[in-house]
Amino acid sequence: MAPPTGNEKHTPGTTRRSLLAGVAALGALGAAGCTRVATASTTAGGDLLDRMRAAGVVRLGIAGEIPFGYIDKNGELTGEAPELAKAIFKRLGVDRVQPVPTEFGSLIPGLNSQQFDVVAAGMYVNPERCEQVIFADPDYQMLDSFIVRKGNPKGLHTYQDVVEKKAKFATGTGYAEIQYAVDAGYKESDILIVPDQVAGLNAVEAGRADVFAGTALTTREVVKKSAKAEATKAFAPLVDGKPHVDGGAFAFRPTETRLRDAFNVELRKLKKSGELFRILKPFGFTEAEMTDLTAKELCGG
Ligand SMILES: CC1=N[C@H](C(=O)O)[C@@H](O)CN1
Repeated sequence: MAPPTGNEKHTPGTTRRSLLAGVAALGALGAAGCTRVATASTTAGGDLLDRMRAAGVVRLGIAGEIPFGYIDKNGELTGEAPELAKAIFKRLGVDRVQPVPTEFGSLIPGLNSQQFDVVAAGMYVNPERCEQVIFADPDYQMLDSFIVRKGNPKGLHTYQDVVEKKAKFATGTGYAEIQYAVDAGYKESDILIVPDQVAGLNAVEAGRADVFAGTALTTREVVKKSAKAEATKAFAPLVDGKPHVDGGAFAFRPTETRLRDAFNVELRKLKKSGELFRILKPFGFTEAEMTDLTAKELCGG
């Protein structure tokens, strides 16, 4: 199995530190993945969708993030993106989905080095990422929120608060939230980068960080495990000085336009029939988080 090439573009907002850690983690996971049976990517030649149909399986890059994509208590793959993948790929003639877990910061390098076929992690579409992958249209829209200690002793509600109150800021490897903090004036090298939301919760509980930033849904879910921490009210980060609503979507290698377009056709049908919301609702999504945003507009035109 091909390791990351090392020449993947550095995503602004993805620290070199976190990218390297992510690639190392991916290498370890990839080694385990090499024992798997032949998949679409290991079967030579042809179009990826045809190869996945022949192999009967699509490999999903996931980041162990509840509720976006994770392995549950019974060892089963689930979450917003995997359940949506099951529905869409079945309609495309690919019956099985296979998880490839990695850190969030390794999803794009892993996709582009053939470790999996698509990113199924609810990844936000933004211009930096659109230079490295192609996205389906978003299947949901989302605001951010913070994990803080109970009672929010430092009064942190926005990225501007974090900067003004000189709070210790943490977020996940490769997260879009890195850039939101930097845009608000937080020094990138001062950010505590952790592997995921559980490590973020631990850092806040232990006082290594005052705040961990993530999606409003992620933070709300993970604090359920905590007596010491809470999630703040969801808010829109500022992008170019204006409140910004994010949209999360599946990502594909830049060459896979046929697969992405076929995926979009089925996604649109699920949106229209209301089936998309039925799939996402059990994971805590609200009707207000359904969206008409397009990848094109979030990529910047
Ligand atoms: C689902 C998700 N979205 C954000 C991102 O895309 O960077 C991060 O918060 C990590 N998790």
